[in-house]
Amino acid sequence: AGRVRHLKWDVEYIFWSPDCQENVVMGINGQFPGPTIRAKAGDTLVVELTNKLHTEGVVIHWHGIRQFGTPWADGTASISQCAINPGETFYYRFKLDKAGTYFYHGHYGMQRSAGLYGSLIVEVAEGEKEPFHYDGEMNLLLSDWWHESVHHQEVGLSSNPMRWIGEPQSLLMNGRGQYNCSIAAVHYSNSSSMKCSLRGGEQCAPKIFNVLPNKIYRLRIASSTALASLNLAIGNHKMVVVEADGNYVEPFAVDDMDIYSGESYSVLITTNQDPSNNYWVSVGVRGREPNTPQGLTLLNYKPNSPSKLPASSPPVTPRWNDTAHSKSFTTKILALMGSPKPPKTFHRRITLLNTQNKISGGYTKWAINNVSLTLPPTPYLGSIKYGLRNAFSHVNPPENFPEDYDVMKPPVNPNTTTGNGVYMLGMNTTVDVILQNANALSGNVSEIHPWHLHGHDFWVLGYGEGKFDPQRDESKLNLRNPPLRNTAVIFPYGWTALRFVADNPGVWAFHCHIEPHLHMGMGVVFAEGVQHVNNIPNQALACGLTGNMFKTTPANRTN
Ligand SMILES: O=C1O[C@H]([C@@H](O)CO)C(O)=C1O
Repeated sequence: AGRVRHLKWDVEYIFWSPDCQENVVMGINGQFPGPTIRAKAGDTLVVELTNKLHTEGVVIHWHGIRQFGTPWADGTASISQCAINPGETFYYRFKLDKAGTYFYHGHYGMQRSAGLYGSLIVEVAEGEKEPFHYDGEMNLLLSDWWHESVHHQEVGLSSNPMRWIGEPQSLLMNGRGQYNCSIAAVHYSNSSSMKCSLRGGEQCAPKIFNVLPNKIYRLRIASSTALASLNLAIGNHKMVVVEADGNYVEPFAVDDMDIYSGESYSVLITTNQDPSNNYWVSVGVRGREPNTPQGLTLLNYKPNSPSKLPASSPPVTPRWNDTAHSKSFTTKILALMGSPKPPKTFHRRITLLNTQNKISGGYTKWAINNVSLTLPPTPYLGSIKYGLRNAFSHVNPPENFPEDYDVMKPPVNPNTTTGNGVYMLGMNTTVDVILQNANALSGNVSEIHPWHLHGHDFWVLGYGEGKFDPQRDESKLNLRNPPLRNTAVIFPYGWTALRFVADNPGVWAFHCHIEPHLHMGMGVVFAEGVQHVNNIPNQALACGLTGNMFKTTPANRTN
């Protein structure tokens, strides 16, 4: 049995300069990013979270933690709980059942974009060993940053015509970026920006990775970006990928790797290069036409000075639309031998068409099988458990999309509807999901969407081009060593096939992890075995129709 780790957190807006420009940022205990949690598998985490925001609710999602037996602690507003009101304290209490690299973040409105996130690292249980060796470890939490407030961003996205948020001003590494200067400037001819005049104490000064020569380091990486797909490279060093989303993978070496929002990885780095030099660590934008400078920091070989710049210019990020490069990386990710295998067959297949749409004469939305998700005021966990039928739509959301839909063209009829129906899954059934990408509203545009599932890991059975065709594609799915993950990307004009077992009583979001896309409706809701869920704290449900339920006579109170 593990330890109980008790954390006391206050969430509040703070002045902070993530990229050397001062902004209002969501901080935890006065810092940005939030504190790094380190615990061991088997530990119970108790986070006593006080909302110190003056006029907004808040929740925190523990990304990648499956919440077996505690679905009320998943931290999804309107799904697992009511938003915590200003001044109130909520106790998240849940078990960290699996070692891995995770992170946590806000899951109400666009609070993740506002800076509400941090790292969550679960080491193997006492006495257990990782299936690889390393001498030291480092942590890299990736994010992207806008100067416009999330309120401004939300109003823009919700307006008619929509005002798109555009590309981020900066990429942040461990919450640090440089907006109008570069640490690589001056020394290298291809750099056009000004040299940063950082003295070292600034909030935006890069966090430098200190290493010793001839050692093996584990670099833990997680991406909390609001929008950007990233490519990470370390000058002159190979990275050996060993973990993805808290699951071990068959090790493979790469020079650079793509990381989508919601994903996490561990890579091993051997510091076997010329020890008199330091080396670049760089991240650049992939998948969207970039308008954001590379994020940079240094791998500092001790005892070199950290201000000694590398001998050559920073690694060049692969061209943003080199999708073949992305696919070649992603399809190398396979489960480590001995990992759990998927069931051989499925009970139900749900095909989810991803389209960009219009609603009510001009508002831009994203829709799944032509339904754009809008969350109800009563959390599903309570409304399903207590059978409050007026809390959400009981029309079953569609299992598929019309046969004649052309995924290579903009929608013929772009009009969509909003909805809040739930895919009710049979307890312990095997569910296949085909995520089907399509053309957006403009011709010749199909975007990347990283989809994240709450409460489960899924097996990624395969990726393909065009429209998924069961006759042609089913036999090609990988049932031998598919990776277990909680986030998987759909490539432009492609499909991704997932399989999971609905073995976790609760209500679980499944959505595009791009924050503005979720805001625009790009998600669905799954539920299974909700009647088996017990001990939901009243506070989790003290709003909407479940809130009314608790306002009856004291004798009727449930606990
Ligand atoms: O949702 C989106 O909207 C814009 C664009 O399609 C319209 O401005 C964009 O790039 C998105 O990802």
